[in-house]
Parts: sequence; structure tokens; C-alpha cells
Amino acid sequence: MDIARMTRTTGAVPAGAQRSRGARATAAPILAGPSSAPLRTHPGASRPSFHPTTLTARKSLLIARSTPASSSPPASAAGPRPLPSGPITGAALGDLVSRFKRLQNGSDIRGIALEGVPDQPVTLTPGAVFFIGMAFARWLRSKGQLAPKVSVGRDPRLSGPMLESAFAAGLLQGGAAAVHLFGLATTPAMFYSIVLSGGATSGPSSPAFFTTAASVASAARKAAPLPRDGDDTPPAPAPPPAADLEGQPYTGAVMLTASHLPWNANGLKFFTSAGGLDKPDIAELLQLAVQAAAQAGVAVGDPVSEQAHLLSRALAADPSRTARVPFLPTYAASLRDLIKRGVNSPANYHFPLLGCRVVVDAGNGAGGFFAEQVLAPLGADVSGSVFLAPDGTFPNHPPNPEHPAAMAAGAAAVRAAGAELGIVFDTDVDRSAIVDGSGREINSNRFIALMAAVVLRQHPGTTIVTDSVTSNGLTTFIEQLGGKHMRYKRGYKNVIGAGVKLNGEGVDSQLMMETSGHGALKENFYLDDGAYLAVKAVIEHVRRREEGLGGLSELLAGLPEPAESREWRVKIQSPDFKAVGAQVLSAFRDFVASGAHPDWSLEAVNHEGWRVNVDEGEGRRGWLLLRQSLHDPLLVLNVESEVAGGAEATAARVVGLLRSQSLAALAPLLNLGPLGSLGA
Ligand SMILES: O=P(O)(O)OC[C@H]1O[C@H](O)[C@H](O)[C@@H](O)[C@@H]1O
Repeated sequence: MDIARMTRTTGAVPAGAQRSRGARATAAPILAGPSSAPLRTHPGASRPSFHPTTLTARKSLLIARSTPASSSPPASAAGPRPLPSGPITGAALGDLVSRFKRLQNGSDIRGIALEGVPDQPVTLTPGAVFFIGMAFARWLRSKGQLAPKVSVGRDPRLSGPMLESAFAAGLLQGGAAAVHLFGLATTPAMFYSIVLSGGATSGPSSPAFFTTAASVASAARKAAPLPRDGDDTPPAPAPPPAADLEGQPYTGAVMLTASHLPWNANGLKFFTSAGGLDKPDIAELLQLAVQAAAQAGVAVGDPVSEQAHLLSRALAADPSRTARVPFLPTYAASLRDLIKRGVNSPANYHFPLLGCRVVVDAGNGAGGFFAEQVLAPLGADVSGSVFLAPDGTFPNHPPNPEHPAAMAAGAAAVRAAGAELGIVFDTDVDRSAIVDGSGREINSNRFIALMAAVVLRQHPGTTIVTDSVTSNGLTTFIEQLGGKHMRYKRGYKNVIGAGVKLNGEGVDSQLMMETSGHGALKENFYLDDGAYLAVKAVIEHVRRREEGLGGLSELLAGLPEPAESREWRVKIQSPDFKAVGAQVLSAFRDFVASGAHPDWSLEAVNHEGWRVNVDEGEGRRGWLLLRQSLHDPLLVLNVESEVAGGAEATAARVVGLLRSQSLAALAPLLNLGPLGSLGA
């Protein structure tokens, strides 16, 4: 499986899935867990349409399991596999370890959750998710949270309800004292469930966020326990220990999402009061999950073994410890408070967006609430918004502000509605981008520049940390505004981590942002938060409007833009891809340093790979960066040029080196793909 590659090659649902939009299915999840009973959904959450391929696949799976052809198990090439009859040890344990390890994707867990795409077998099974839930509860307890209270949200993916049930069951099994299921939510909202319930010790500069803490506590008090299977009458009031936790903050929060990945993927992001879990935490969590599965004797990946265990847990679970809590309305209220305070309109304090036409493109992810529950109640006309309805097949375009189709759709919606502003979200709303009133797309470098302009006005001289592929023009822009630019590594966690470190060392750093649209502000818990960035943009737009200044794009007037910006990805066909990539990069550095191309010079500070400045003549400056991909067996080449045709010309020279004698031994391991034709 190569999920990240899949990310870039396919964002769309296969044709079969697109055709299925109208089809509704009410099939119960395969696994009947304690929380997979018919649940009440919160207002605004629509039932996603069912993927016919998946339905067919599931039907055949169920038939295969329930109708034995003869009295003996069906023969297969490998023969029937005996189920473990005790703790898993030996080679089977090794298999378990690698299954769980493969689910780690940096600081997230990711995998394939549904069948239906050829060559993409299911890896994130309900059984795996159950043990990850168990591991998270144990992990929290090991950190001193003796009665963990955990909130769980999900994006609209088709596998969401099934995995939510498995995860909640695992949490309870691992010792969680209370589990609150939010249903549809966003990634930043999940961290905010900890904040607004009083679980985070320091917060944004705006005290607005804390005004809603009381309402979260009261929503949690009113939360109805889940009905039992086949029983619509609400069970008796929750007994201790859940009742003892009423009004207590959440100690952990988890979002089930695979961000912008296609419909068949899913994943998990974890938060505590300290913020998002990091790579080592996830590795620890997965180890705990292996231990739990091995001890329980469950062959994760084997549907019979998984279901036997999950069903037995369903029988044992205490339903009073799980409740359905609609949280998005509370979270939306906190965002409305922020906008009110930010605009601070004396005439229209409660309706600061009256007369504003704003469109949101949520890409059928979880971000539709922002139009309906944040902007509209403040007076905005959001009627031109598109793709607000959650639909786990993502039928319109990949919910991803890095994707040209998403930005084009957002821009088209702005133009069609004659809106002043557009906001494009990714599936789980930890990323966003802006479209101005003319339909100009403000994502990537432009969005960083926009946020930098806002932040530098409020915090003169602050350092803006970005990823490694930002343009030369962005540095010029930040410096012209009196700020400092630290160009760090790819990976939003790396970028945020660098900002946190700077602040710890006494260097003020208010904004950490990646070209992917991930952005965090110091005033917002360093949280990677697309909704918060959108809030800042809306406040700035209204401020400019009220002061008779031009639209947001005018803030970008001083941003030099390259003529061309391109990216090529070269596959490294070796299990030892890290070492191979390092050798290529080392040869590349030596080549540049040798002065073979006199117009190339190494950038003074490089945090990953080698960035090279290209003198394009007449004062024009291009650059290239050759680096290893964060997660995948790839070398990535980014090139920007101030000359038409310059990006390909520079890339062709890199190809020349990759094919040179000095790399002859490694060349067969590199699949240059489309880059190859440039060096021909
Ligand atoms: O190194 P790459 O293959 O370009 O991928 C790097 C990207 O990986 C993930 O998508 C992370 O969420 C991004 O923050 C990161 O920038």
C-alpha cells in the first residue's frame, strides 16, 4: 500500500462510486459493537450515500462467511487458517507488529478502511481500530489520567460510523471512564473540545474561547446515553463513574479522518491538553495496540477472529459510559465569538457580517458548518456556497486546497455568486485557502503571505516559519514588512515544532505555516487549524471593508510571484530508499559545490535536501530544491523560475546529473517518470 502516492494520483472516487450518489442504504455496520446501535445523529449531519462496490464487496463477504459450501471449511491455496487459541507469539506476533507499524503515517494513523479499489486491501480494520482505542485509553492512563474522558469525532467518510464504534469499544475496554461521540466534527474542533471544556491551561489571546466552556460542560451534562440495540427508549441515567465526570474536561480527543485521501481510506488523529500527539507517541500507541491484540489472541486482519472478539466485547460493554454529544454547534459559537470580537463593530456587534457575501466550498467534507453555523448567523449571505453537504464519496472534487480542482471550484463559486470572499476547506478543516472577490486563488505562498501581513501588523518583527518549498518572493515579502522568515522543512508538524522551539528560545514566532495550507498561530495553541485561519481572514476582510480599503488581494501587492513553479517526484525503487536517497542527495550536493554550473549556488542554510539558487540573468533569480519525501520512497524536485520555460530547463539539468556517471550505480533504482523526458 502506498497511501501517500495514492493521495497525489487520485483524489476522486471511482466512476462506480460517483454513480452511487443517489443510492441510499441503511445497512447496519458489519460489526455490532456497543456503540453501533442505531444512533441519533445531530442536526445537520446527513447520512452519506453508500458505495455500491463496497456494498457488493460486503455482501459477498457476508455470504462467504455465513453460507459454508460443505461441512468442512472451504479449501484455499493456503488452506484454512486456525484461529489463535491464546496469546499470540512467534511469527504470528511478528505479523501483528508489522500490520500495526504500517498504519503509522508520521504523527497520524492512516490506512485503507473499505474494500472497492483494486490492489488496495483493507489495512485499517475494525479490529485494528479497536485495539488502537484500547491502546489510547491505556496510554492516557499511563500518563496519569486515571479516569480518561475522551471525545471522538469523525469526517463524513463511509467507514466512519463503523470505525467510530470499534474505536469507542476499544477505549472502554482500555479503561476509558467516559466516551463522548460527537459524530461529524473537524480536527481542530476535537482539540477545542478539550479547550472549551476547560482542559487546556493556556489559550488564545482572545478570552472569547472561554465564554463557551460552560456551555460545553452543560451539553456534556445533558448528553443522552446511547440507546441499546433494538431498544429505542433511553436507558436509565448514567451511573458512576461516567456521572462523576460530568462537567470535567476531556482528557483526550480523537478525530477519525484521512484528510483529503480518497473515500476508501481512513485514519486517526489524537489530541491531549498538550496538543496533537507526535510521531514517537503514535509509535508507542501502536506498540500498546500490538500488545493488547496479542494478549487477547486476536489475529488482526482476520475477519472471523476480529468479529469474534468485537462481538464478545459488545456483550460485555457498559453502555452508560458512552454518550452522543453534538459538539459542532458549541464550537461554532466559539468561532462566532471570535469574529464578533475581532471585528468589534460598534453598530453591528452581533451581526458583523451583515451585507457580506461569502462562499464556502467544503468539498463535501466536514467544513460546511462554517457557512451555516458560523458565517450565516453573523449576517453573511452564504447562499452561493458549494458542496457543503457531507458526502463520504467526495463526488465533486477532492477536498484539498492544494488540488487545482478544489481551488477552481471555489473560484467559480465566488464569481457565480458575485461574492467578496471565498473559503475552501479540506475534509477535516485543518487546512484552508481563500479566494478573493475577483476569483483570484489565495493558497500556498499567497495564503502564507496574507497571514504574514495580518500577523506582522499585530506583532511587528515576528518570525514566520514555513516549509522548505516556499518561494523566494515570500521571503522578500516578509522582510519588506519587517518580519523574519525561517524556511524550515516540509511537514506541518516540523514547521509548528520549529516555531514552538523558537518561542521557547525567546524568539517571537507568531505564525507557522506550510504551503499545503496547514497553518498554526501562537495565539491559537499552536494548533494546525484551517477554521482559525479562515476566521482571521474574514475579520481582516471586514476590517478593510469598513475602513474603505481594497480586498484581501491588495495586501499581496508586494508579493513577487515566480513565472513558473513546478514539482516532479522521482520514485526510488529500493526497500532501502532512505539510504539510496541520501546517496543521491550527497552526490547532488558535491556536484553543485564543484561549480560545474556556475549559475548555481547552494542556499546558505538547508534544513532538508539541497536548495540551490539559480541566477537566471538580468537580476532574475530562480531556485530548485531536491529532497527526500517525508513519508514515501521518493525524491522530490521543486523548481521555480522567473523566466518562461525556465523550470523545465533547470529540471533537465538535474536529470543530466541523475543520469551522469557519478550516479551510474544508483540510476537503475530511480524511476524518473515524467521528469525523464526532460533530459532526453
Ligand atoms: O514530503 P512530501 O511527500 O512532499 O509530503 C509532505 C507532506 O506530507 C503530509 O501530507 C503532511 O501532512 C504535510 O504536512 C507534508 O508537507
